[in-house]
Amino acid sequence: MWRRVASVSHLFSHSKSTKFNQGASTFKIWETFTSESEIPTPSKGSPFITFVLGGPGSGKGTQCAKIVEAFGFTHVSAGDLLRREIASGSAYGSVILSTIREGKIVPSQVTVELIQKEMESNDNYKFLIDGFPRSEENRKAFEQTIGAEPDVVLFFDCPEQEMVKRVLNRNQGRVDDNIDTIKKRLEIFDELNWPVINYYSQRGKLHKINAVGTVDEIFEKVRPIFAPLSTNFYMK
Ligand SMILES: Nc1ncnc2c1ncn2[C@@H]1O[C@H](COP(=O)(O)OP(=O)(O)O)[C@@H](O)[C@H]1O
Ligand SMILES: O=c1ccn([C@@H]2O[C@H](COP(=O)(O)OP(=O)(O)O)[C@@H](O)[C@H]2O)c(=O)[nH]1
Ligand SMILES: [Mg+2]
Repeated sequence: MWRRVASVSHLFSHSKSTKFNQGASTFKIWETFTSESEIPTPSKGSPFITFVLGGPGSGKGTQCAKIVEAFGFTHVSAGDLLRREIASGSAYGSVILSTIREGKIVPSQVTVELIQKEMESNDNYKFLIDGFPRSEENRKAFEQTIGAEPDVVLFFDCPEQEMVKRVLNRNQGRVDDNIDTIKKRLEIFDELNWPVINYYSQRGKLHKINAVGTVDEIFEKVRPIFAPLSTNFYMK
């Protein structure tokens, strides 16, 4: 049913060598839960990419808005891009809609292309990729197509009961904010997202944040992770 949309890798290789040519600098980012970890130096031609992971309702979108405000990132929500694709009447809209309604994961090719277009159309070089990758297959597709790995990975760790409560109160008219879909999403999260979280943990990139508390309390745990960016003139 899914056709390859288009080959898009050539688009990004061009922009990488121009738009993201920001110079090099060295700084450290501190692991919120575990030990101090060093992030890669932003090198010539590389965007600064943060993946934002966590189950449905863990507060990814809410915290992304605060990070954007405080640190000048561009927020790229994979879910929002997919919902925009549905609303635009795209040929893939109906299949994306049924995939979201079933709580399943849209094929990587589609999501990666949408993320890539969004990054390319933005002059910023600091990106928060929210709600992606949701599976190892997503992760590998991003790395292969974009040719980059994340510099930082945030994981909002939230108990299931709290996530369900938040999603059922979200009130944004989303087709997947109902108890049946949430149950499926939580199962898929357990099965497919944990391997991604473990992968980045092993690579020393994961910043696990306890997502219980007020929005401001949680942001105070996020802030120190990005604080070095404000003092580094290359990254501001
Ligand atoms: N720390 C929090 N405490 C209580 N409710 C929250 C908190 N953070 C977010 N919310 C609310 O929970 C719902 C889900 O948050 P959202 O940011 O959309 O999560 P996600 O993007 O991870 O699904 C929203 O209605 C949001 O306002
Ligand atoms: O990379 C992604 C991101 C989202 N989705 C689909 O979009 C839904 C909503 O994702 P979103 O990130 O908006 O949900 P949240 O976790 O914020 O509640 C998911 O359940 C999936 O069906 C997907 O297939 N791939
Ligand atoms: Mg969200």
